[in-house]
Amino acid sequence: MTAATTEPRVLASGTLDGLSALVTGAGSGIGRAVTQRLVQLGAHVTGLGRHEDSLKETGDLLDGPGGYDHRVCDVRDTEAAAAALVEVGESRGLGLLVNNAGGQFFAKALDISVNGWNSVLDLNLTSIFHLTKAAHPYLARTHGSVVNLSLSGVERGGMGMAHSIAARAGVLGLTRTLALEWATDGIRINCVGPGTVLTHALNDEASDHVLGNLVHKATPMQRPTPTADVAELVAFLASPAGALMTGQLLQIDGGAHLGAGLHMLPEAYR
Ligand SMILES: CCC/C=C/C(=O)SCCNC(=O)CCNC(=O)[C@H](O)C(C)(C)COP(=O)([O-])OP(=O)([O-])OC[C@H]1O[C@@H](n2cnc3c(N)ncnc32)[C@H](O)[C@@H]1OP(=O)([O-])[O-]
Ligand SMILES: NC(=O)C1=CN([C@@H]2O[C@H](COP(=O)(O)OP(=O)(O)OC[C@H]3O[C@@H](n4cnc5c(N)ncnc54)[C@H](OP(=O)(O)O)[C@@H]3O)[C@@H](O)[C@H]2O)C=CC1
Repeated sequence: MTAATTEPRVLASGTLDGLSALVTGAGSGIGRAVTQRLVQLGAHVTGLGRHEDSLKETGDLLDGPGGYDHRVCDVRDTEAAAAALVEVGESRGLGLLVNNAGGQFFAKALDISVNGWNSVLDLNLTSIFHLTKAAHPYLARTHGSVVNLSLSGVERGGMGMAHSIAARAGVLGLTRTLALEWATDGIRINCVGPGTVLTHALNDEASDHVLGNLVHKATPMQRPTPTADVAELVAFLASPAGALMTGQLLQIDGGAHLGAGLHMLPEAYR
């Protein structure tokens, strides 16, 4: 078996026993994989998302010693999302917040309207600020941590993604700032930047040409990032092994941030 196909699960069972976590966007893709892995390692996860059916389906797929419940909520409704978090914090405490809900449409900057810009900024930046702020008192009690899902190559820009890259660069700045401001409260905060992850959402957005050809061309290691690899990294950051890691952007992308990158392939998104 090659390294490319080796199961990425390396953390010992029980590593996250007793951890209380909240994962946004837990009903699909990366959020679902993160939830599955946290529960396998012993955590209790509350999954947040807009659709009850997909959040329930995540619950049905779980196997492991941890627990799971869900709340239907739009993270762009910052008051409702904060209220859901406070409910979790008050009832069970909170040791981990995973800000995973996010996304964008692909369009050239000149084709993005004010409303289009605001939609993407609200989802990928503003909601994260408010939810993370609401988590502070609970994370301070547990010396917990935050993981923000970002993008590989966020520091260099990305064609067709002006709104999303600006939002994620904002999240990186926020991450580094809170890592400083909250370090003495014992709270850590990091970003994980996956390369291309072939989730349903991306399959719907990008053409077969992109997925079939350009991902390999743009990635030095010539393969996309599996959701399970992202999940293991998030779990690592939440575990005692990550206890001194804060303010980081960890890119898990087969070297995409070093290579040609989809950002340099204008034909990728149109
Ligand atoms: C390597 C890859 C890395 C990344 C991978 C992934 O993230 S995978 C995940 C990838 N998949 C996803 O992320 C899917 C999730 N994405 C979404 O849910 C939504 O796109 C949204 C949350 C970003 C906006 O939600 P919303 O309910 O607020 O949307 P709304 O319909 O109300 O429109 C608001 C404004 O946006 C405008 N507009 C919309 N489309 C386009 C376009 N193509 N062109 C131009 N403009 C567009 C629309 O016209 C309107 O402006 P207007 O006309 O009033 O001036
Ligand atoms: N796929 C990829 O190639 C990459 C993805 N990413 C990022 O990783 C994260 C997860 O992506 P991925 O799993 O691929 O995408 P998905 O679309 O599968 O997951 C996004 C999840 O967020 C939820 N969500 C979206 N908008 C909201 C909202 N307003 N309020 C609450 N929940 C919401 C969705 O559920 P629902 O619609 O039910 O609310 C969905 O479960 C995103 O931030 C994405 O941008 C980063 C790098 C690459």
